[in-house]
Amino acid sequence: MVHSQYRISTKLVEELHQVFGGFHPGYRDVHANGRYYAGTFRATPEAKNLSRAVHLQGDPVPVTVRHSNSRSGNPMGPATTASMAVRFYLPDGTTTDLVSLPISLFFARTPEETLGFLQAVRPDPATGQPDPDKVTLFLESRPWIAHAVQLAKGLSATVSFAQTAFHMLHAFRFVNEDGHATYARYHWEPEAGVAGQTLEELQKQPPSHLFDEYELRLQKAPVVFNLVLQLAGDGDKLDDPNAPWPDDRRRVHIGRLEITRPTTNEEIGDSVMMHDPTRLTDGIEPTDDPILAARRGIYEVSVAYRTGGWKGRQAALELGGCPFLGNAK
Ligand code: HEM
Repeated sequence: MVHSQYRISTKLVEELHQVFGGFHPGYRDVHANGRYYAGTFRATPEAKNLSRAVHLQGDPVPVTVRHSNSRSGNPMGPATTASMAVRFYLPDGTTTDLVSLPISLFFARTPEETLGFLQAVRPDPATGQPDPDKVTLFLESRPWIAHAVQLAKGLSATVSFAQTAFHMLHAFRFVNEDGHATYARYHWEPEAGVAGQTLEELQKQPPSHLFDEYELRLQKAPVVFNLVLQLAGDGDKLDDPNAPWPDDRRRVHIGRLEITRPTTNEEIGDSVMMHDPTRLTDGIEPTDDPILAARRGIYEVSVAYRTGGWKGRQAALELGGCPFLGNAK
């Protein structure tokens, strides 16, 4: 089981290198260009009705945020989108992470399907672009992926990280002090409201523009995001980040995040900062979502690559394979 999970993780990470034009040592395989910020999270009184998690009881909790400005693994590439990874520093010295994107549904239902999707959109070496026939054929036989791709294409490009809504996509099980469980999906809603622009407009600016704009804002006032839980209703799929839930599901405001200033890996004291959506704390549990379950392994492989561990893998492959890596190609 562990073997097969790591085999698919390695294949996914290496396919991302193909899709995004190679591996860039030292950088994440996706969302490579990022900066860190610091702030404070405070839960609303409603939060503790849903979960006994320590950071949802109302006391202020320090957080760090990593925003990135593109989906690619090329840290020098143009800005294309936005992401937001938040780490909460809990009173007992542990941490828990929320990792989010502007898309409202993930592209696939399983890691295997994600690999198939990445293989279908991998650029053709002759043209540098995905083969449109291959993409069409793939999407025609998988309308649920085509739907998520359509939704993602309909999203405007980012104007500001502070004016982007971010979604965690997976459902989690929230358990309160009485043991009562509620299934829900998280969303970060920007207090400044949501705004967008065309990709051409975004790319007229220098690649560092979204970070520079954010840091100018922070000099004037904190950037605020509200944390909202969308509660699952009857029949909503709990194990599928590709499955839409009806828009009218009840939403509960469970907290307010105030981001106040830039920070660095050095100040945080963690040079790796692997954000892991399954690093949870008592009162919040994972669902049986296979993408959620795979993410720790995928991110560990990415960390091995970006911190130099890939050299061991290359050496093992040159020697004819290694049992732990399962000869993944
Ligand atoms: C099978 C599906 C997925 C694959 C193959 C994948 C792959 C990756 C990889 C390789 C990284 C770099 C990790 C690191 O080096 O620290 C990463 C980061 C990230 N992923 Fe995923 N991911 C998947 C699903 C998701 C989903 C469902 C979301 C949205 C909720 C997401 C959001 C992010 C974000 C925001 C980051 C940047 C984290 C940071 O700033 O530290 N990913 N992903």
